[in-house]
Amino acid sequence: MNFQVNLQGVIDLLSNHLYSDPGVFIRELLQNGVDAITARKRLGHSFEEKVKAEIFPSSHTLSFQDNGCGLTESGIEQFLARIGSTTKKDNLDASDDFIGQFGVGLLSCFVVSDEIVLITRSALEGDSLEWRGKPDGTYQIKKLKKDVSVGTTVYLKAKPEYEEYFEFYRVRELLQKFGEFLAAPIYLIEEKYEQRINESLPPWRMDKEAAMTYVEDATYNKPLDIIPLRSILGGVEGVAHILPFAVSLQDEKKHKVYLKNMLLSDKMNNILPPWAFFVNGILNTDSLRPTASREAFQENDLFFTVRDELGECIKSHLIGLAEQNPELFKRIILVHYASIKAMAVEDEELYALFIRHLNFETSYGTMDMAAITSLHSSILLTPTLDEFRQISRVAKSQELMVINGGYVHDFELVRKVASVMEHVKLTVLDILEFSNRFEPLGREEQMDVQPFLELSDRLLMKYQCQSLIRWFEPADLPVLYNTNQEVNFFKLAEESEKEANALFTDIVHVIRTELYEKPYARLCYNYNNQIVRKAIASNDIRIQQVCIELFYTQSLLMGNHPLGPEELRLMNDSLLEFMNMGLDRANGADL
Ligand SMILES: Nc1ncnc2c1ncn2[C@@H]1O[C@H](COP(=O)(O)OP(=O)(O)OP(=O)(O)O)[C@@H](O)[C@H]1O
Repeated sequence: MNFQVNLQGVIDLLSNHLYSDPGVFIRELLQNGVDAITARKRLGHSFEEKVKAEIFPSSHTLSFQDNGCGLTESGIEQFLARIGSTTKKDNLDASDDFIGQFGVGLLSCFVVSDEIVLITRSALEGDSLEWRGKPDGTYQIKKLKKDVSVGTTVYLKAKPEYEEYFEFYRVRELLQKFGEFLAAPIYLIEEKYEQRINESLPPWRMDKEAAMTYVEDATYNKPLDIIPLRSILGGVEGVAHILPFAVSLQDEKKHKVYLKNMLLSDKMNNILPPWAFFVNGILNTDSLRPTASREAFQENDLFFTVRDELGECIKSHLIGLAEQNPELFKRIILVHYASIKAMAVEDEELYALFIRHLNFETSYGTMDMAAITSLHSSILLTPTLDEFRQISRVAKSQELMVINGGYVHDFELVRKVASVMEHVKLTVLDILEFSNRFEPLGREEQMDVQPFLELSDRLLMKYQCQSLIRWFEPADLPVLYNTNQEVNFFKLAEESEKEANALFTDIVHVIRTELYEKPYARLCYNYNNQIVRKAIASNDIRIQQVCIELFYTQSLLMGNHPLGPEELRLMNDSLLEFMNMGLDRANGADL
C-alpha cells in the first residue's frame, strides 16, 4: 500500500511555502542550466558553455536556455516528472559538483507561472522533446518534428500578478544577484538588446585593493580591512570585510554566501562565529550542504567545523595586524570598542584576542593591558570607581598598579586577565585592607604613637572609623581615609535610626546588629607627614583631639565623601576651637 498524495497540495506547499521570495525561480533555472553544463562537460564533450535568458515583453514570457546535457525521454519521465527525483543525488561524486540535489527546484517556477514548457535535446541521443507540466501534477511529452540544438530551454509565461518578475530590469537584477560569479557566461536578451551578466571576478579571487573597492561599491562604505577566509574541509574561500562603523551586538548578521559560485543567501547570520560581529563575510563553498529552501546550510558537524576554521582565519589575521599594522588594529578597536568589550566578557576567544589592546584607567593613567602588564605583573583591581578614587594617587606614589574596575565591563574583563597572561598576579582589592600594604612603623615608634592612636580610636569610634599609622607616600598627605559601601550603609543606617519612626528603626536595627558584623572605615596616619608627627609629639591632649577631628573631617572632604550632620558639626566645632586656640596663643604672645 502507498500513501495517496495530493499532488496539487504538494506543489502548492513546495512552491509557495518553501521559498521566501518569488524571484528564486531565476535562481533555480540558473542552477539547473549550470548543472546541466557541468554534466555535459563530464561526458567529455567540447562545447562553448552558455546560458541565455530572453524576455518577450509583449507576451510576458521568459525563456531560459542552456547548452548542457539535456534530457532523454526516460530522463524526463524519471527526473522531471517525479517530484523529489534528481540526477544529482544518487551518485555521491556527482552531487559534489552539482548545485541542485533535491529534485524540487523546478517547482519554484509554478509560483510565477501556470505552466512550465521545457524543450530539450539530450547530448546522448537525438530526439528533440517538449515537456509541458502543470501545477495540478499533469504533464505531456511530445517529440518535436524540428530538431533543436543540444541543451534545454524552459519557457515560462508570467501569472498576471507576477509580470514584474519578467521585466528586463527585474530579471537582470535577479540574474546578477544569483549568477554574478558563476563560471558559465550568462546573457540576457530582450529584442535586439543583449547584455552579458557575469564578467567580474568574485571578491575572494581579487587582490586586496580590488576587494576593498568591490565592497565599497556594494555597500557604499569603505571597509576598514579585508580578511581572507579559507576552509579546506568546507571548500570555502571568501573574504570578511571589517565594518567601518559600530554595530550593535543584537543586529542580525548579513553574510553573503555562495554555493558553488551561486548566491545562496545574502542574509546568512551564522556562518561566522558570533564573536565576529564586526565583520561581514562574502564567501563561497563547495562542500557545505544547503537546506531544501536553499537559503541556509544544514547545521551538521561540518558546518560548525567550518565556522570555527573561518573564525581562526579572522583571529590570525587580527593577531598579524596587531603586529604589522598596529595603527589600523587600534582603529578597528576604537570603532567597535563598546561591543568588543561587551562581547569579550562572554567570549573567551575574543577576550584572548583583544584584552592586551583594551584600555583601562589605572593609578598611572589610562593605558592598555599590554602596557599595564609590562609595567607591573602584580595588579590590584578596585570593584568601584569610588574606591579607585580614594587610593589612586597614593597607589601611584607607592608604585602600586591599581586598575579602576568601576566602568561597565571593566571589572569582569580585568578579573580574568591571569587566564590569558599567566605571569600576571591579580588581586581584587579590599579597600579597607589597602593601608595595611604600607610600611609599618618600627616597634619603638609604634609604642610611641600608641596613645595617640588610642585617642583617635576613641574619638572616631562613633563615626565607624578605626585608626592606624604607616609610612607612605606622598609625604604631604597627612591621612588616608578608606571606606566601602558596607561601611557607608551602616553609617547611613545609624543616622536613619536616629531620625526614623519606630518600625523602620527596628528593621534597620535588626539588619545592623544581627546580620552583619559591624564594619569600620580606616583612617591611616602618614608617619612621613610633618604635621602628623607634630600632632603625635604634642603633649597637649586638647590639641591632639582637635587635630584628629580635623584630620578626619578634612580627609572626608578631600575624598569627596559625604559628611553626615554629626560630622559637619564635628568639623565646625573643631575648626572654631582651632581658631580659638590659635587666637589665644596669638593674644598670649602679644601680651
Ligand atoms: N536545464 C536542465 N537540463 C537538464 N536536466 C534538467 C534541467 N533542469 C532540470 N533537469 C533535470 O530535472 C531534475 C529535477 O530538477 P529540479 O530543479 O526540480 O531539481 P534539482 O536541480 O535536481 O534539485 P534542487 O531541488 O536542489 O534544485 C534535475 O535533477 C535534472 O535531472
